[in-house]
Order: sequence, then C-alpha cells, then structure tokens
Amino acid sequence: MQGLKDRDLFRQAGLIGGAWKAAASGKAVDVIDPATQAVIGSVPDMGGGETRAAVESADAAFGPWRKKTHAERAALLEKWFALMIEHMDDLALILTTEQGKPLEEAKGEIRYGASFVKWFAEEARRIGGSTIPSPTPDRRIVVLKEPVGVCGIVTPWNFPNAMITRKVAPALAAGCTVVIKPSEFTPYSALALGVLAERAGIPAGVINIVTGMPTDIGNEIMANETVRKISFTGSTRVGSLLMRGAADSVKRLSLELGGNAPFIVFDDADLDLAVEGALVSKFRNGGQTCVCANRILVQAGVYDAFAKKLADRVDAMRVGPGTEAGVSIGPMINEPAIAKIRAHVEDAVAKGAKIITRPRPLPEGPQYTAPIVLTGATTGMRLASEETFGPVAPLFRFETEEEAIAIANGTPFGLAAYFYTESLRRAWRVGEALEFGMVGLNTGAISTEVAPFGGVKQSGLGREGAQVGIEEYLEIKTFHIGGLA
Ligand SMILES: NC(=O)c1ccc[n+]([C@@H]2O[C@H](COP(=O)([O-])OP(=O)(O)OC[C@H]3O[C@@H](n4cnc5c(N)ncnc54)[C@H](O)[C@@H]3O)[C@@H](O)[C@H]2O)c1
Ligand SMILES: O=C[C@H](O)CS(=O)(=O)O
Repeated sequence: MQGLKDRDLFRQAGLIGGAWKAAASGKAVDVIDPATQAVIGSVPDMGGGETRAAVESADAAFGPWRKKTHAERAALLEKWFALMIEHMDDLALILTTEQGKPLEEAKGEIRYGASFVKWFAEEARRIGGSTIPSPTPDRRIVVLKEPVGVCGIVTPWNFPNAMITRKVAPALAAGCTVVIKPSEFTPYSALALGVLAERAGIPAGVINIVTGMPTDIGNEIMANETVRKISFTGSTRVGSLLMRGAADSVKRLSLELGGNAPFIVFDDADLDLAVEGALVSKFRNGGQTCVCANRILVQAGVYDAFAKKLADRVDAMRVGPGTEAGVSIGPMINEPAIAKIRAHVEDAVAKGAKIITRPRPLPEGPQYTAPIVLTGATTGMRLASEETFGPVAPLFRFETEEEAIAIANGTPFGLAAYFYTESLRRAWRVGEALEFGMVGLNTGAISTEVAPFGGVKQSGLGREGAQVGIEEYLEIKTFHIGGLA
C-alpha cells in the first residue's frame, strides 16, 4: 500500500497462534479500494479448517492468559493502545484505502477505537465480585467473576477498526482469548491491529484473525463447542443467523445490529443546533453508520426553515476520494450499496418526495453518490422502513408530539434516536417514550467509550463500552463455602 510510513502494518495473511498464514487451499480474496476500484491486495480465503486451528490456538492461550494478573493484562493493553496512537496516520490510511471514509474521519475512528483499549485496560483492574450474607451460620457465599473463554468476534466493514477494539479490548481485559473474523471488504485494518498486538507483547494465540469469505468461517465459529461466546456487529439478518447457529451449543451472544434512527426536530428546537446535529448524525461515514439518522421528522412549524438550512449545508459538502483534503463524503463501500441508495431515492421520488439539494457533478467512479436532502418523505416509502446506509436525508413532516413518537417507534429496530427541543417537560416525556437503546437529546453525537452502546428490539442484545461492556465477557460463579461453624 502506497504512502505508509511503516509498511509492515500492511499484512496479507491471517494470524493463527502467533503465525502469519496463507489459506490451506491457497485461495485468496481480493480487497478493493472503493475510491478507484483498484485491487489493493488480497487476503487468504480461509475456511473451517483454519478457523478450527484458530480456535485451538485461542483455547491453548486461554489458560495462561486468564492466569495473568489484571494489572499484567492491563499493562499489555496500555502498550497496544500506545502503539495505535503512535501509528494513527498509517492505521487511518489503511482504513480509508479499504473502506473509503475521509482520512480525518478515519483518524477519528482510530482514536475512538483506541479509546476502548485504554478504557478496558483501566476496567481490567476493577473486575470485582461480591459476598452475600449466608442463610446459615456455617456458610459463606462469594460471587466470583471469571472470563467466559474463547470468543468469536465477527465485525462489519463500516468501522473496521473500532468495531474490533470495542469487543476485543473488554474480552482481553476480562481474560478471554479471541478469534476475529473481520469483514471480507476491510480485513487490513484488523490485520494491522494484529501486528500492533504482537508488538505490544500480547502473547501468541490470544488474538487470532481468520480472513476470507464468511460462510465456512461463520459455520465453524457457530458449531465449535470451544467457542463460548459470539460477539457480532453487523446486519440483523446475519445476527439472527448467528443466534440460531449458536443455539445448539448454547453460546453467549452479544449482537450489535442494524438501526433505523429517527431524528425529531420539534417546533421549539434550537434550529441551528438541530442542523449541526443532523449533519453529524446523518452524514458520518457517508451515512454508512448504524446510528445514522435514517428518518428526519420535522414539526410543521419549522419544516421549511429546517429544510432550507440543512440543504444549504449539504450543498457545501464535497464528495471525493477519502484521501483528498476537504472531502466530507467518500465513496460508498460497493456497488450494491449504491444500488440500494438509488432504489430508495427513486422509490421516494416516485411516491412524491422532492430532492431540494442542488445537482452536482460527481468524481469519476461508480461508487460515488451525492449527499441529498429530500422533502415530502412519508412512511410508505422504502427509506422509512429500511436502513438506506447512504448520504440521503429524508424529511418527514409531523404535526403533534404523539404523531412523532408513533412514527419514531414504528419500526422493529431500536438502536438510536435523537430529538431536539428546548422544553424540559417534553425532553423527559419524549426521552422516556422512545423505544431505543440510545437517545440523544439536542445532540447528534452519542458514540463514546464511556457510555453503554447497544440497541433493543431487532437492533440487538447486550451493551458495549462503559463499565457494563466488560460484563459481556465475564461469567458469574457462585462459590458456596460450608462447614465453617
Ligand atoms: N449496532 C451496531 O453497533 C452496528 C455497528 C456497525 C454496523 N452495524 C450494522 O451492520 C450492517 C452493515 O455491516 P455489514 O454489511 O458488514 O453487515 P453484515 O451482516 O453483512 O456483515 C457483518 C459481518 O458478518 C459476516 N458474515 C456475513 N455472513 C456471515 C455468516 N453466514 N456467518 C458468519 N459471519 C457472516 C461478514 O463477513 C462481516 O464480517 C448495517 O446493518 C449496520 O447497521 C451495526
Ligand atoms: O456503525 C455503527 C457504529 O457503532 C459506529 S459508532 O460506534 O457509532 O462510531
């Protein structure tokens, strides 16, 4: 890869038991730069056999890793964190090249990804248990927290660094070992993290990375009884498939799945603040973010003013390759993503929506799409019920608070919701009425390592980050000590 200061971070092999490996079949999968469609390189197309070997390595490493003190594990995580920060420019360049997001956003993701490693290095020292008053005088009852064991970590392409660290950092801090299956579209960010983990001194086998197409790897992760937990971020379709597959061996599950976030602007909102929030929430990563505003609901009294302000700002956004200075919307991940965005817009326009942003020339290449604002969106349109996952801001008009809440909650998803109001009473009322795992009031930015992240309904199970994130990788053992009378 051109432009890296440390070329060793660009690896084209899987990591199993401390060894960098090709696929047993000799097969490889090409990885494409979404800005140019050029082949960046290839990674091994591994399958069930390599995944089994990775699980065996993780299992062999589990005993010694869990026996380390929390402070020892924390020190290794701190070193890993420091290396991520030291190599931020290279990690960001790898990320932008394989995923497409603007370089400054990629740096933001590296900082965000690293923040989980730092956070859980600190949390490692705070894994506690408890004692319970015994029902009889001859007994003591102690609640111990123990690592779950080998974890399968399956991650998406849209945040190829942070979605890994948000899982692996708490897993390692808790004393678990992992087999990571990164997205086949963006494996290089994961492999660079593997290189830095080695350099940090994290022992061989604690982190294993299997690359390639998902079905065989996924089947082995689901079926292998040594894997005690699967932590998955991605679509609801694949999440529910993993849930079914994990059932036979009753694995623990964390699922961070799709969303369909409402972003509600009430008549009494600070409109400028709401526009800023909408830009942050809607257009981060070109709209390819699970917590992106998908449906922007605007009360009738401010609808036209909000639409104009938002459209003016969107007209000023630059579209281009993520490596170019000043670009705020990079290419979309692949052509099916572009096709879905187009289909949503065409469906909306056919049903009466209007594009109010200016037409603009786009850079050459099939994966660019213009950010747009649509007025006249209604609940019968595809973009009301499906994640568009692109830079399309549809504005729905509503009259009353009850109507807005009904539209917002009228989805099987429940990841993130946002609303803007200056009224304290409405803030509590609406905040409590929204059926979502995360709610932003007067802010479009809710992602941080310090706060629980996760959804309800078909958006998933469990929470990542914060104090609770490590619990996902800990089992409770109740230790009854008798005969003490
Ligand atoms: N809730 C969250 O925190 C969160 C975060 C990021 C993305 N997402 C969601 O992810 C989706 C976009 O990501 P995506 O397109 O990579 O999702 P995806 O579900 O297609 O893929 C996610 C991962 O699952 C793997 N996978 C696919 N089929 C599999 C199988 N049969 N067995 C095992 N693994 C399999 C993929 O290779 C990839 O690594 C969106 O719906 C988005 O909302 C959610
Ligand atoms: O795509 C959804 C992610 O969880 C991204 S972030 O955590 O909000 O940055």
